[in-house]
Amino acid sequence: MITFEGVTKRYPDGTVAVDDLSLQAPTGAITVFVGPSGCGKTTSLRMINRMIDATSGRILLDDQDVRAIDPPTLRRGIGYVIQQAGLFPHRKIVDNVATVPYLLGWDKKKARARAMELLELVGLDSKLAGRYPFQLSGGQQQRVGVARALAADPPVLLMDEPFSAVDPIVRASLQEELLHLQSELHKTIVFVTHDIDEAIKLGDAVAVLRVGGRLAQMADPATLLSEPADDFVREFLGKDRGIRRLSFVPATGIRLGSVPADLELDEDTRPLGWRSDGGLLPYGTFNPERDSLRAALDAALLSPNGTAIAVDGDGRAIGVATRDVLDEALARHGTRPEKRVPDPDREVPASDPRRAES
Ligand SMILES: Nc1ncnc2c1ncn2[C@@H]1O[C@H](COP(=O)(O)OP(=O)(O)OP(=O)(O)O)[C@@H](O)[C@H]1O
Repeated sequence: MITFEGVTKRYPDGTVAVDDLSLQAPTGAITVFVGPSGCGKTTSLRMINRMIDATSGRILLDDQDVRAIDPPTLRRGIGYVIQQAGLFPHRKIVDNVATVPYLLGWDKKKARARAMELLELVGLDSKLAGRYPFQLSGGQQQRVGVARALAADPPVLLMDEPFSAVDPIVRASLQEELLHLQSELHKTIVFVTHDIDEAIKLGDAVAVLRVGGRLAQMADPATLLSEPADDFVREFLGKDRGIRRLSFVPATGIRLGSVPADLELDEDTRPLGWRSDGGLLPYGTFNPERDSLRAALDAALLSPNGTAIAVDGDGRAIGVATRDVLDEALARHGTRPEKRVPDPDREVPASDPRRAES
C-alpha cells in the first residue's frame, strides 16, 4: 500500500504542483493518476521514489515514510517506466534489461539469464536481445522498458505515460499485455496518464487530479463513470461515458430467446449469417458469461435486424437477445440516476447532459 498523507509540493519558483494530496494506492492493484496537463501527476509519482521530495506531508510505503529510506535503497524496490522507455542507447537490449541486476551485483550470467526470461515475459523475441535500442520499434522499446523495470522483481512499479509515444494499435496491445502481466505478477502499480480511456481500461482505482494537484475524485472505473463527483470530473470523462460505463455491466442478466430459424448455423451450431433473399447478412455475437452489456449492444448493432447472437465459449449459438430485450437491460442499467450532492446555488446549464437525463 502506498499512502499519500496531505502531500504538498511547492517548487522553488512558488508553483504549487501538488496540493494537500491524500489517497491510498492499494497493494497488488493498478492505481491510475489521470488529469489534464500540468495537474501534478508526474510530480506525485516522482515523490514516491523520491526523485522529487515533498514540501510537506508524508508518503508511506506500507507503513514506512519514504523520507526515512535512502533513495538508492528505496528505488531498488520500485521499478520505474517512462515514456519512450529511456533505454541506454549504447547498451544492447539484454544489458539494458539487466541494468538493475548488474547494479545489485549479480554475476553477469545470472543477470543476463534473468533479462532473457523477462524479455520473453513481455512478449519479445529472444533474438532482439543482441540489438541496440535504435534497432527496435517504439512498441518494442516500451516492452524493454517494462522488462527492465521488472528485472529485480520490485513489489512496486511506477509508470509515467509509458505507452503514449506509440500508435493506438500498439498502445492497445501494450495495455492488454500489462493487464495480463499484472494478473500474474500482482505488483503495486501507480500509472500516470492524461488519457481517461487508458485510465479506465487499466485502473483498479482511478485518481482524477485537477490543475493545482488537487484530488477531484478517486474511485474504481465503474463508479467514476456512473457517479462523477462534480462537473470537472464529468467533463473530463467525456460525453460518451454513458456507453462506456456499460462495459462494466456484465451481460449475464440478459434474457435470451431461442435461436430463430432465419439464423444460418454450421454443423457445430456456430452462426454463419442471417438468411435473406440476397444471401447471408452479417451478424454480431457476444458471450453472456464473459462479455459486458456494451459488447451485447455492439453485437446487436452489427446485425441488420438489431438482434445480438449469444454464443458459448466455443462460439456456438445458445440464444439471441432482441432489441426489446436489450432495451430492457439498458433501462435496468443504463439510466441509473447519478448519485450526486445537489448544489442549490448552482444552475444546471441547458447544455448539461443531466437535463436530458432527468
Ligand atoms: N521543476 C519545476 N519547477 C517549477 N515548476 C514545475 C517544475 N516541474 C513541474 N512544475 C510545474 O508543476 C506543475 C505540475 O507538473 P507535472 O509535471 O507534475 O504535471 P503533469 O500532470 O505530469 O503534466 P503533463 O501531463 O503535462 O506531463 C506544472 O504547472 C509544472 O509546470
